[in-house]
Amino acid sequence: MPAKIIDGKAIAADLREKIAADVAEFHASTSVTPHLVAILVGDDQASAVYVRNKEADCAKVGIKSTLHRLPAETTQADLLELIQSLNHYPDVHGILCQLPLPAQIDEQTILDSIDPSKDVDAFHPENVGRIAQGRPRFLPCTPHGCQHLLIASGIETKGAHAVVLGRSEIVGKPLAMMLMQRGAGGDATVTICHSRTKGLSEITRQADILIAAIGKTKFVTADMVKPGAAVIDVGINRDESTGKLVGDVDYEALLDVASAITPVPGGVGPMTRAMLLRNTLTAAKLSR
Ligand SMILES: Nc1nc(=O)c2c([nH]1)NC[C@@H]1CN(c3ccc(C(=O)N[C@@H](CCC(=O)O)C(=O)O)cc3)C=[N+]21
Repeated sequence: MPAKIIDGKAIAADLREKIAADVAEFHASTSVTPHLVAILVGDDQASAVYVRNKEADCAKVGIKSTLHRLPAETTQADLLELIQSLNHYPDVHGILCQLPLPAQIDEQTILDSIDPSKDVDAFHPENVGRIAQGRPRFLPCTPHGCQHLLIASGIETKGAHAVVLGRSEIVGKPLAMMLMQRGAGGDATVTICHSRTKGLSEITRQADILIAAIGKTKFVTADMVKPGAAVIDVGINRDESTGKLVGDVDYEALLDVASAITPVPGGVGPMTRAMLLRNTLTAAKLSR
């Protein structure tokens, strides 16, 4: 039987409907409109993709959004100054600084400077620490989107062996923590693999749930996947010959092996954006 295709676009649309209702309810009782500020420095392509859709998403659910576009040669001091002013501005609830940043700017310094209660990416060390301890304030958008796709698709994580390919601070590491956590979308047995892992395909073949977040086109081939496994593809790569977005897995080949799989585009990407909306509402609530 061919794999069930997990429709991230539809699941994200459902989520946005719920968020829109929650935003309306929050506004009715407080008169506050949640406000997200995004900062884009330079012209990285992946970030541009993200920003293009994000403003429309905010409008759909009644969230105010502002975009600060800064030139590629912006200094770290100037960026820090902008973030400081946004931190202090009570009308701003969420702050997102698009990664990657130009080479003259130290990303960690910037992420550390965002007020943790406005950190809708959940990249600040205080928020990462809270996730690690199982008492999150915000969940990081992409891992939360992956977890929600599993829950919405009825894929049982409890007791399952989840193998996470990739150890990034943005996806792999926090997602592994979240899948391990007690409760819905958690209770999995988690293995994290990365570029130095020996015998990679022996490990990935044990996965009931395989999450690919390595940023390499078609890295996961059919022989690396156990028949019947659920596959979540976090990759957003640009195919050089066709210019199309492609994931980290050999999607066509895996259709005959996996029980469920996310497409790219239309899988994890829309979920990331929906979770950002939810975090912005959470940030607005925290400000009260
Ligand atoms: N501080 C920060 N936080 C981020 O979350 C962040 C970031 N920086 N920098 C860039 C990456 C990339 N990213 C994407 C999210 C959604 C789609 C997305 O919606 N993709 C659509 C396709 C869009 C299209 O058609 O081009 C999809 O997969 O269906 C893409 C890329 C968030 N990022």
